Amino acid sequence: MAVYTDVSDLALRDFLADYGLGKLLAYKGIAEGVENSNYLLHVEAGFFILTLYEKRVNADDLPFFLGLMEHLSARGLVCPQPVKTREGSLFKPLAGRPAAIVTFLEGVSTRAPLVAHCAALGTALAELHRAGTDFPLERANSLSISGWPPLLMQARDRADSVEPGLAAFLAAELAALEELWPRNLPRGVIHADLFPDNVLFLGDKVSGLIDFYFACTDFLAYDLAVCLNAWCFEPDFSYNVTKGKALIDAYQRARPLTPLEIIALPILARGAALRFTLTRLVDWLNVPPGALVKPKDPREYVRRLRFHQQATSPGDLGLAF
Ligand SMILES: Nc1ncnc2c1ncn2[C@@H]1O[C@H](COP(=O)(O)OP(=O)(O)O)[C@@H](O)[C@H]1O
Ligand SMILES: N[C@@H](CCOP(=O)(O)O)C(=O)O
Repeated sequence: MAVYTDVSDLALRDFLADYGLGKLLAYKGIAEGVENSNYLLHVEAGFFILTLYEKRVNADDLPFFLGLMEHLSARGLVCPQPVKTREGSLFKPLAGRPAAIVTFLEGVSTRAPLVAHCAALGTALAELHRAGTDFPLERANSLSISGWPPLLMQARDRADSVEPGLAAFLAAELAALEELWPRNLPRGVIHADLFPDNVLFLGDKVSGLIDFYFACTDFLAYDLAVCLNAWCFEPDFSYNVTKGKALIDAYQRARPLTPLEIIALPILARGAALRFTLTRLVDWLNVPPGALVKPKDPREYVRRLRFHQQATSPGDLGLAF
């Protein structure tokens, strides 16, 4: 359960007094998620999500994240809508954290995506990229290649306790990717964490995208690479090329990749695997005392990284070219 910060009913009632949502009827911590503290709120106006932003979210970035959700919603993408206070603020402090209320979306995330889910995701991702083209704010990706060495530094001394030889393996990967990382690809707003737990479905149809708190301005094809890693590997860590092809083909029907993006995709997928290995490793080694959270296993991403060292052709990922 991801609840790092406890919220008392007294503090919550006081917080809610600035919103026009009526009286608090019930609230409870949400079991899923690892980054922030989330509560389901039941107030007279209905159901909402209360998020308290934890260590990886800088309050200066909240206008980007919350403004992006407003922007995407206005362009027809189903994502949470931030609720403003009576004075028009998108967020304010609660229990020592910046906190915001967003609308509750219906739908269920899938733990075992099928080919049809991957195809639906590909369409939704391309729609997100298209809807983001005229978003006026920019935010650098703090977890792209220049953000990886500090993560490795934090984890290096204890990495081998997770898997023997891991520290040296990750240092070598980092050095290789610094050489290979592309420089000039189409850029725009990306979600950067569109894992299955952040996509809600009703049947085979996407009913909403959530959790925009890693969103940033970066290579659009990097977002596709993140999704291929998160959606197209089987529990035995084999890559399912049929799922990869379904995801990529659906994406390309709405936003065709450029030749440079196609060539770069295997390296982007390798980099995306390193990024999630590193953040998971840091979190695995540093669970805050008292936090109700189940950290994610970094070894799942080490396995993906090893796959991408071998899978160097776009065709290995399901891309026809
Ligand atoms: N707007 C929303 N509508 C419905 N459920 C949501 C919404 N936002 C979050 N949730 C629920 O809360 C969980 C954790 O949210 P998430 O934003 O992924 O947290 P974290 O940033 O900590 O990873 C989600 O998996 C989902 O079950
Ligand atoms: N998706 C990341 C962790 C971030 O968790 P989320 O609940 O915000 O998606 C991972 O799997 O490492």
